[in-house]
Amino acid sequence: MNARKGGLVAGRFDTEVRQSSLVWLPDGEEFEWVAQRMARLVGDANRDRFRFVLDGFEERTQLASYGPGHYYNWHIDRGRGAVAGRRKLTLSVQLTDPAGYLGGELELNADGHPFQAPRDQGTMVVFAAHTIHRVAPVISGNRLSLVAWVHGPDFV
Ligand SMILES: O=C(O)CCC(=O)C(=O)O
Ligand SMILES: [Fe+2]
Repeated sequence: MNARKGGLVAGRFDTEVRQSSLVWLPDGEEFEWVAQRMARLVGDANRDRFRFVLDGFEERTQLASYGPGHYYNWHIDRGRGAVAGRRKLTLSVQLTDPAGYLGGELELNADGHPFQAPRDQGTMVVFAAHTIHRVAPVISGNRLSLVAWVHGPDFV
């Protein structure tokens, strides 16, 4: 793996790493039900699996759109900044019917064996924010995802 391409070089955000378009969901009542549903599911996942100390969502939810040729190369979401450095869980909701695009797999590599996340529409994938992952290039169609992070104090 190429660390530069993988986006592991601090503070860089360039098109070698990512091509997609994104918007941030606004605060407010309209999307409150989405936030609540995500919070409930991630709470369950954390209780069952991760058992991380968490203290909430500190960033807006991201709606990303990947068209043909778009991708997000291997990277981790836990960064160095005041907020990104507190990311502990990543969650990604598959918004698009899998029949609507080719390619665009969300892949995780927690242990040396890449794993393809389920594509089923409505699935929420939860993983540790320090897990290396990518979105493979979309070949045709369009993939939409909702991505949010849950934050908490340092692992010690
Ligand atoms: O689109 C996705 O499912 C994941 C995107 C991603 O890795 C990110 O925004 O950090
Ligand atoms: Fe990511």
